[in-house]
Amino acid sequence: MRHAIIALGSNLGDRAELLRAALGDLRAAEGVEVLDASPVVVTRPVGGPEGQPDFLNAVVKIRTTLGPFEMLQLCQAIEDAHDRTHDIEWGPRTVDLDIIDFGGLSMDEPTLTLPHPRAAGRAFVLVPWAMMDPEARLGGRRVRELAQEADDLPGISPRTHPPLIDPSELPHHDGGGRVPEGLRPWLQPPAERP
Ligand SMILES: Nc1ncnc2c1ncn2[C@@H]1O[C@H](COP(=O)(O)OP(=O)(O)OP(=O)(O)O)[C@@H](O)[C@H]1O
Ligand SMILES: Nc1nc2c(c(=O)[nH]1)N=C(CO)CN2
Repeated sequence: MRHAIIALGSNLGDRAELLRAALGDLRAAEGVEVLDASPVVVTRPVGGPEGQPDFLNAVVKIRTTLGPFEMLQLCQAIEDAHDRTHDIEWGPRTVDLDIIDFGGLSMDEPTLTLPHPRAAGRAFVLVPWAMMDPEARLGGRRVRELAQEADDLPGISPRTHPPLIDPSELPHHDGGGRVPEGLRPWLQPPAERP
């Protein structure tokens, strides 16, 4: 049994409904228990074509009996079920599921790198993760501190969307979802940022 962090993103179609559906698919999957879910944050696209729509991003914490490659297959099957296409690198997508951390495993295989090789520099992953779990660590560093150093932090909107799931259905939810201290000034409207 391993704990893992899965990042969800969408910037095409009914983004909130797609994230909700993907979370539902994860919850329904054999061998997967969703323990907690972050708030849904609005984020400016990082990379990809100019002018693509803003993303909704969230992360979830799961417990699973699956192995890492089975987990990758499950993530890809969920993407496929929601018509995710792969035509443009970092282009618009209905739903994207990335394995950020898988029980602390380290690997660099052709189809799977763990932890996710770009996650430590991505505020669109780190901010919702730190809001869900202010003490979380990635590669020995606190996620909330990594978030403060991420280049895309100014692209995270102070707005959040309604939660993906009723918190009472999440075994590990502690009523969190607060913005950690060090991130608070950044998640103000741009005019009020330091
Ligand atoms: N930790 C990981 N989580 C998900 N996919 C991974 C991981 N490591 C390697 N991959 C590989 O990355 C490939 C490309 O995935 P995808 O098209 O979703 O990339 P992306 O989400 O657009 O970009 P990025 O990888 O920068 O997040 C997948 O086919 C998968 O084999
Ligand atoms: N804001 C934002 N930008 C991205 C995202 C994402 O989920 N959110 N995903 C990417 C590839 O995984 C590339 N760029």
